[in-house]
Amino acid sequence: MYLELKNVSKKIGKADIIKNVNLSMEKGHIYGLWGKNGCGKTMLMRLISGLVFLSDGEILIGGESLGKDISFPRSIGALIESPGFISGYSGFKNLKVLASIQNKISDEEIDIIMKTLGLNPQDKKRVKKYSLGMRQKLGIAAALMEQPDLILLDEPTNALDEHSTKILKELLFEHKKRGALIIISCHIREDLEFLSDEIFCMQEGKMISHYIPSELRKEVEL
Ligand SMILES: Nc1ncnc2c1ncn2[C@@H]1O[C@H](COP(=O)(O)OP(=O)(O)OP(=O)(O)O)[C@@H](O)[C@H]1O
Repeated sequence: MYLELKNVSKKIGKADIIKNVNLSMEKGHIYGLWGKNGCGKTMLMRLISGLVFLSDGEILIGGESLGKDISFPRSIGALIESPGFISGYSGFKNLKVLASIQNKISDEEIDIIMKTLGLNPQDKKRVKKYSLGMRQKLGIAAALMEQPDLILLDEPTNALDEHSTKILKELLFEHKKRGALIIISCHIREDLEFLSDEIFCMQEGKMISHYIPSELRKEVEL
């Protein structure tokens, strides 16, 4: 298994935000996180991304312990809550700044992901003037553009129109096919079930159940 969570807990002050979560996830799969507002989906993604420290337990990524062997996952793309961009730069320039950190991808590759998501790389409009949907698309582009092994997307469709949601679904299937491990949360159950190989259900910081949507579909058909 590429990603393993062992008895993971997160406390903030006296509040138990994540309670003893155990998970195993492998590459080439899409996993859905499901649960009510405030159940801990975002916090779980922040813990996996290395942005927040665990209070207890262990997260293993490719056999390496987060916070011990590595500070951050070695190959990750994440859209968690609202993405931080340089508001005075264009969308393309923002992605170029991010890409320059690892220097792995070309301008052409940035162009392609922007165009795929319906953004114009030549558009000089500053990000501060972007609509919510445009900003979300740029956040998705930033998360996917370097073809990371681990992709975390927290409600990536909440500002997208129907057509853009369809494009994102196609993109995610492509990334799954090349072997990425994708974790996604979404409040539209139909979309989450369409995308996910397995869905994990959370309640009040606990992982309460998991199921395989395709098996559910088979049951309905029988
Ligand atoms: N920095 C913080 N300090 C204290 N409590 C926090 C902090 N961040 C999150 N929480 C609490 O942790 C719980 C889980 O929050 P989280 O954002 O992970 O929920 P969620 O499942 O992503 O919800 P939503 O569906 O609304 O996005 C909530 O009760 C929230 O108030």
